[in-house]
Amino acid sequence: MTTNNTTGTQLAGGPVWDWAAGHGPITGALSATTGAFAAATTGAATAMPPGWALAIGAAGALGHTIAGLRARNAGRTVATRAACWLLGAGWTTWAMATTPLSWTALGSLAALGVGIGTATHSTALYEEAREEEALAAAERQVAAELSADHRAIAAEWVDRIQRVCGITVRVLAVEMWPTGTGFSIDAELPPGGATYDRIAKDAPKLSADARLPHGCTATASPGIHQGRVILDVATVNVLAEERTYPTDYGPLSVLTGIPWGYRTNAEEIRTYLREQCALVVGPTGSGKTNMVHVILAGFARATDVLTWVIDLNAGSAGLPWVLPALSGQLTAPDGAPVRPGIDWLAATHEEATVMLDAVLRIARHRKTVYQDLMARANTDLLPVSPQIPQIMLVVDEGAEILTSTDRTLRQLAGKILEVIRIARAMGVRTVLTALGATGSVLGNLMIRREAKVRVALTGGETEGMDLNRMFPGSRGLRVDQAPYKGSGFLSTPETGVGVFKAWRILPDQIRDITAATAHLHPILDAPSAAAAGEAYARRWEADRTAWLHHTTGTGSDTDTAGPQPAARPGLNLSALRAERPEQEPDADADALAARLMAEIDQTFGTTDEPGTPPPPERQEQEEPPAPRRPGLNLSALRGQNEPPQHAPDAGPPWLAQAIDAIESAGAMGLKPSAVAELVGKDRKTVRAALRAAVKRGELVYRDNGPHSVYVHPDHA
Ligand SMILES: Nc1ncnc2c1ncn2[C@@H]1O[C@H](COP(=O)(O)OP(=O)(O)OP(=O)(O)O)[C@@H](O)[C@H]1O
Repeated sequence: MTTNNTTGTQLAGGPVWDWAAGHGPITGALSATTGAFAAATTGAATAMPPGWALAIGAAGALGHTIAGLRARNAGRTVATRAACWLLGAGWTTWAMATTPLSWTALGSLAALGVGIGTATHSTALYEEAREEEALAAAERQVAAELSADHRAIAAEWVDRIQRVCGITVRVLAVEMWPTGTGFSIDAELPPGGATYDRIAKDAPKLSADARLPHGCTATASPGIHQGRVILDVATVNVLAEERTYPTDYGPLSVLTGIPWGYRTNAEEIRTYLREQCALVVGPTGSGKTNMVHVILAGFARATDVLTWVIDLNAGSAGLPWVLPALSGQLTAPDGAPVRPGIDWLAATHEEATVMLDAVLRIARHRKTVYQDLMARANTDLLPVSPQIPQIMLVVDEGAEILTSTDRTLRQLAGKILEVIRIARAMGVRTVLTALGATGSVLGNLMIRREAKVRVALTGGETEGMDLNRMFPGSRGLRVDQAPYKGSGFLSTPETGVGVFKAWRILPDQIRDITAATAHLHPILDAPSAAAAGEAYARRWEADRTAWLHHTTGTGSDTDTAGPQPAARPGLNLSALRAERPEQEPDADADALAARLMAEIDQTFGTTDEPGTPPPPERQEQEEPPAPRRPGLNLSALRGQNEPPQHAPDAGPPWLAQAIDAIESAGAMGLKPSAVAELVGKDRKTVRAALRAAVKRGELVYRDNGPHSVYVHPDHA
């Protein structure tokens, strides 16, 4: 039985006719001659006008010419096919006009058939040769583009991949990295369904086979389509050398990624934290503190990120970002004080609790107040921007807080986990650090699920380095691939896991970055500031920053111990703390805060004009006298030059934030209602304070009826 089967497979019961298959030289000639004979006999019998056969032949010749040109057939192939049609049509026309059933007609038709068969055979051979020549030319072009060096590399790696992975690739290009630290190979995988991960999974073996130095890897990734592979081969160990944080402090965005370090090919790696949390693990001495500073540097550069830091280890992770600004050591190019590099620093359980409660209030409040905005933008993710910044909560040794059995720490842990759980869409994400990737850290589902940006700083430490647990699904990671301080493995959902190193960043550079990025920091959006309330507005006030006193160089012991080195900047606050008046329990909160604010500005402010002699009592304490002893400069928080001495009528403490916001609003200024919403006060109180600020020259009132605004003098 014969079965019509378009695939042409041979089924049981006999050979298969493939009606869809094209003609070969013999079947083509047979088809043409039998067709012409049938048309001629039928036409002659029915007295069809012979011109029709010629017209049909001409149409066939035209159709085949167009099809041949489209298929980019050679000119001679196209001409042969057209000629066959025309000859066939010419014979049919002649036979119809005379008689097809004569020996002359039949003999000439047979000769025509043989001619067509021979011509078709020769054009088929010609087309085949042309195709082979085109392939060979492409190969020659690839070879010509590969220089002698590149050809040697290509041959070596084709051979290596063959030996190690058992597949033969065809190298299309070799590109040397501009950094001179390695090269990339673009190769075609063999037919038969080989995928790039056949090579990727054998990367450590390839690295070993190529005798690459420690810290260098051969990493396979997908090419431009699934049949291609890119192999990045690092030949110089950039991880061994120390590289400082790049000095371009230009603006960044959480949406376009924040650089955290560089790969073995010296390319920077960006992390995308709009929706992801991060976990940074590093034992002591691995470079974890340095890494935290690199992370804070990136956030400081982001125009849509406010960084809130919790470090229960005396706030040390955040201090270099806060003290130089608050102690007045830094000034903007125009001489104005600068804002700290981070927006809030909590060093105690109490302050951390206040911060976390504020974050949770913000997340919940944003969910309701920004409903309309999200509906308009047709998104269920809060559109983060400089106007509505993302809050990045960085918790140093936060993973240890999460796993602590201490009752107070457990409360903090609960709040941190709640932030991770509820605040993704509302633009609050966390970066937690940990000393080790212990089971209790990674056993936490919330961390495993939300913290997909992961860093393991090894610094050569092998104890407790469970890389498989940190980077599940990855194979072949070994601590000895990244044995240097500040180096390790970094994985992001976008790039997968790979060896990396953080840039080195020292206090001087942190100060530079704080100064260079102060103008980039966003202001917390008014609804969030209102939800955070006084807890946020008063975060830098005296009672809340008292702990800074212990950290700034001169504790009480050293105060009484005699002379201090003149060059040691810091806040000599312990003595001043003793001078602080007792708080009246029922004092009005604003008045009390204002008094503390005035006190801290007066006592710790950058009140010393260069060359101004210190007050006699301080002079006594500070023999030999320090040339300049900068203190906590709260005017930095207002982003403007304050008079040297804080005037007693400098307004309520929230005024600093209000003036800051008004300055940021530029020439447009802010309406009193917007300021009231921002600082969480009623409009009457706000209006009174703003008017007083106008009288003091700190603001300008632009009267415009219902559109009246307050403008900063710089923009008036
Ligand atoms: N990216 C880096 N490049 C070069 N050296 C680094 C890098 N990071 C850290 N180091 C070196 O490692 C030392 C320890 O770094 P760091 O203080 O950041 O480690 P740590 O893990 O926080 O240690 P500890 O917890 O003991 O403070 C630094 O003094 C520095 O010499």
